[in-house]
Parts: sequence; C-alpha cells; structure tokens
Amino acid sequence: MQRKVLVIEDSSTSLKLVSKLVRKAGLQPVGARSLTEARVRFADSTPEEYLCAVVDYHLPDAPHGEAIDFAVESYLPTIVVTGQVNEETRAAVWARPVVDYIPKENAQVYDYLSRLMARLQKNKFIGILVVNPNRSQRNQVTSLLNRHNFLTYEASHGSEALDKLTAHPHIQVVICSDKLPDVAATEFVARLRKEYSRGELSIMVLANDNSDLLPARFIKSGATDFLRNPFCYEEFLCRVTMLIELLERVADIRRAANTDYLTGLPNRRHFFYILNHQYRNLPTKQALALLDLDYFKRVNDRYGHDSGDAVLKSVASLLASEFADVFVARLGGEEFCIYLPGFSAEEAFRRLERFRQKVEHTRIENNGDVISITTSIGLTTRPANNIEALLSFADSLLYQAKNDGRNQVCSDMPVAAEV
Ligand SMILES: Nc1nc2c(ncn2[C@@H]2O[C@H](COP(=O)(O)OP(=O)(O)OP(=O)(O)O)[C@@H](O)[C@H]2O)c(=O)[nH]1
Repeated sequence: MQRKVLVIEDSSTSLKLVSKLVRKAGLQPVGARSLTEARVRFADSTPEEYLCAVVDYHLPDAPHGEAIDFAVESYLPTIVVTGQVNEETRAAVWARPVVDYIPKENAQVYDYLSRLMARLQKNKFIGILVVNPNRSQRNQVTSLLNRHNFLTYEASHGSEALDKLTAHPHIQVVICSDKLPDVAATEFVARLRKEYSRGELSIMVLANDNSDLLPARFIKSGATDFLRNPFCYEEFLCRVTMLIELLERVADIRRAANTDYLTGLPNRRHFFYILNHQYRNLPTKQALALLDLDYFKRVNDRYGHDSGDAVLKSVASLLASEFADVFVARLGGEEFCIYLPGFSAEEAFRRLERFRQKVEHTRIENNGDVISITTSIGLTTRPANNIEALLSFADSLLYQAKNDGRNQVCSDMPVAAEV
C-alpha cells in the first residue's frame, strides 16, 4: 500500500513543491489549504494510512499552530514548516511532540524535508539503545527518537545494555550517559567498541558533566559522537541522523566491495571471506562445485560482448534462484562457485545435475538473438579442512568435465547420474 502524507499548507507554491517532493519519495500527497479542509480530507482515514503530516505553522484558520495539534492528535508524525524562524515560534513548535520543524529559509531546506520523509520510512527498521540511569533523561531521549520512528530500547546500566545489544542485533546506535552505576562509562564505551566496529555500531555520549576533557576521553575510548545535556533537540536529531547515514554509507561501500558489479552475486573476495570466517571449521559433510560456461568465448565472438554479459547475468540469476539456500559466488570471468554445507554427494549431484539441465534448456534473448549455452561442473565432496584444498579438488574435476566433452557434472564420488 502506497502510504500518504497529509500536507496542510495555504501557499499554493509551497503546497505544490511539497506535494512534488512527497510523490518523488514514492508517497501519495493529500493536500489541504486550511485546517478545516484537512479535517474533512482526513475524516475517514486511519493514521496507519499515513507516513506523516507536513503542516504549515500559520494558516488563516489556524494562526497559532492549531493545525499541528490536529495532526499530532490524529497520531500523525508531524513535520512543521514555518516562514517565521524565531525563538517564540521554535518554543511553540517544540512544546508539541513533533518530529521536527523546517524553516522556509532557502531551497536546501526542502532537500532536508525529502531526507526526513525518507528517514521516517527507513527508521522503522533501525534500533537505538538509550543507556542512562536517569529515568527522566532516558524518557526524554526515547520520546524524541520514537517521533522519528526508530525502534527504541532502554537500559539503566551497562550490563543490562550489553544484554539488550545481544538480544536485538538490529540496534545500530547506542546513546549512552557519561555516568553509569555499574561501570565507568569510558570503560563501557571501550568494551562496546571492542565488540562492535565503527561500521556496525555508532556510540553517542550524552554528558551531564561539564569537563572540557570529557569529549576527547570518550572519543578516544571509541565513541563516535559527544553531546552535552541539556541539548538542543534539532542538534540532537541532526547528529543521530548523521550517525545513521554514516553507517548506511559504510554498508553501501561494504556491499559494493563484496558484490560482483555485473551479476549482483557475491564476488571472489566475499566468497573467501565468508568461507574463511563463517565456516572457519568446515563441516565434515559438505560439497563444493566449480561451474564454468562452455565455449563462452564463442558467444562473445559471435554475438558481441553485450550478449556475453546478458548470458552471464542470466546464468547468475538462475544460480541465485536455484541455490538460494546455499552460498553462490562469481569467482571471475565465466566461472562460478557453489558451496553446499551439510550436503551429501548424492544430494549435491542431484541439485547440480538439475541445474546443468536447466541451463542447457534456457534460451537467452538479447538484441534479437536467441542464445543457448551449456555448463561444465566439477563437484567435490572429499573431506578437506581448508577452502583452497576444496577448490583445487573441484578444479581438477571441472578440468575433467571439460575434457570428457563438456555439458556435464563431474563428481569425485560414485553417484547415480539419474536425476
Ligand atoms: N562478455 C563477457 N565476457 C567475459 C567476461 N569475463 C570473461 N569473459 C570472456 O570469457 C571468455 C572465456 O574464454 P575461455 O577461457 O577461452 O573459455 P571458453 O571459451 O568458455 O572455453 P571453455 O571454458 O574451454 O569451454 C573470454 O573470451 C573472456 O573475454 C565478462 O564479464 N563479460
């Protein structure tokens, strides 16, 4: 279901602009030029249909933010836009439990609004743990985070925080007080950093102490950011957003580094990482197959490199769907690898033989050409305690499959060739 955004705005230029941003974010704008019209348009709706409301502070029939109250009371996460940026308006806005406010100062603020709407959608999957022995400070921080749709968790001391982190792996940010009852906060931060890299977990310290030395001490212990109490809401929320965006960029970079750009499969580097880390002790029952397309050079020569790429993508997508339960990677060129932990020789052979036949019967269409391809597969189930040995066994069998006429699975265990 496409979620909606209620836009209450009397200026037609701003209404058009915000509605356009909402549409661009894949959401459906529901526009109202006054509080009265908003009440009518929202009358038969439920809050679940809406991601949020974007509300102008001053409207002809709601001059003092009454439309904000309407949106908040309708359980809509509310973003306020205002032409007036002064202390009085700011205080009046934050007196209500709104998501954020946006001063209509320049075009850049609309970019901020777009990012905010995108965040509200993504934040539902991001956990933040607030570690603070002071209940009212904990509630204040949690309430701000909840308005931004984050999944929030609370802990009053260090050991409780460690348990929550273990129980909820989707926690990406820890917001920690500078004083904890059961452990020195610097030690707690250092311990977290030892267990979780900067790419996995961001740590913000919220300090009540005024010492100038604190920020450096915490950052050297592993904190990502530092803020003093009492803090400005806007600054706090901007900093949390930056911490999340930092983790997302790291995840993007990691994904790009681990993925083969053409097929989207894990690449050679990721293959070795996973097998050396996840399967540090290789199971006794396992299978590994090396798969190479037959006479692939001829495909490139006859149909062109573009078509060769289309064949590689097509085989990769078949591999991904046929072997979604195990680990598949493109090792390079027209060579792929499938690691099947816990598989017997018979099971593995049956799956690979079925796959070989599917490739043989697949017709790949590209630029008006219809291309057929076959594949040779070397399959080993010999015991080995390192990945290099397994690959070497499979490589010899692949060589044998090529020599024996291609388009076949060559295994080192005697298995029935029937599927
Ligand atoms: N289109 C395309 N071709 C690639 C890519 N990577 C490698 N190749 C081509 O794959 C071909 C591999 O050729 P060969 O190693 O001679 O193997 P083959 O023609 O498949 O013959 P056999 O393996 O002996 O059956 C070469 O022409 C490479 O240029 C790629 O990403 N895209």
